[in-house]
Amino acid sequence: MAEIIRLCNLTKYYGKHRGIENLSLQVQEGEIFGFIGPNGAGKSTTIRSMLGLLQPDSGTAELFGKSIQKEKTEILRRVGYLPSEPAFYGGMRVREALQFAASFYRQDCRSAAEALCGRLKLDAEKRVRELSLGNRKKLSIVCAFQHTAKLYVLDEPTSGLDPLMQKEFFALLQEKNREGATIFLSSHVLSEIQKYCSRAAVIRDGSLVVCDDVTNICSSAMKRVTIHGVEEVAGIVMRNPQKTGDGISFLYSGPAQELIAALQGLPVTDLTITEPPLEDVFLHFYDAKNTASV
Ligand SMILES: Nc1ncnc2c1ncn2[C@@H]1O[C@H](COP(=O)(O)OP(=O)(O)OP(=O)(O)O)[C@@H](O)[C@H]1O
Repeated sequence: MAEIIRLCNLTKYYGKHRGIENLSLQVQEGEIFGFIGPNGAGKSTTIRSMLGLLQPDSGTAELFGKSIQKEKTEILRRVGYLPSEPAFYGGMRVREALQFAASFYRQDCRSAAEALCGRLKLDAEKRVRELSLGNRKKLSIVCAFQHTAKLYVLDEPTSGLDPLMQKEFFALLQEKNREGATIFLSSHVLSEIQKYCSRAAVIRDGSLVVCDDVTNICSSAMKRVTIHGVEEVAGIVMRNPQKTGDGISFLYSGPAQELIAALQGLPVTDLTITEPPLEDVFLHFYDAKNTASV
């Protein structure tokens, strides 16, 4: 299978501020690859460096086996890109903004754009400046998906979309993937990476923490468990336990069966298991990294 993305030791500083450091990863043809990290981790910096929209201080980025530094225009014609902060001319109508974006790809995208606007319920006659945040996001999605690309690079595509539109977006993404496109999907929501990606990389403080199959990454991901009615649970490993009014809340990454067994016979009145903030989900990876670098 062909390698679609190869990043080697990419490093980018903004003056003295760290963007990313020595970031390396590869993505194979046909993958839906997740790129996950908390705010400020370096996802957008990685993506912009990878697409040649930022000049890295060192390291290399290759797409389709070609150097982005040397063959940017040709490479970008084969990429659908959804930036985290898209900019449009406010005075244009949606239809005009889409045609303007499509002109770069030298493809007639009008019927695809119309179909996508229909699916996402985006009014093509509205002026861009009149669009709500969510509708602006839909415009970015149509911009990225309206032409036939080999690779779609999507930087936090679902932020600002309501759940119904998120569902429609992922249906589109899977269709593109089934047609043979490779997808690079950045997010700070673990559950969407878990549901749609085969492999993923976790980034934090500008460095890669782990890159592996999503099942491996998620099997050890922390969950926040909150139990009411008991203040202690014996026989399980708890991280950051905190007493609540009538119970206890803690981070847990062990097998569900062990937790269920430990709760047997206890006077539990309520139980919730939720996805904690990303910083907590991958706590064990960060700890391992810090320990290794000491
Ligand atoms: N133009 C800039 N000037 C200075 N620092 C910057 C600039 N752009 C990004 N940074 C810094 O680089 C780091 C990585 O930012 P980046 O936007 O790549 O992160 P991110 O993971 O995409 O975050 P988010 O999820 O919040 O969009 C952050 O510390 C950020 O403050």
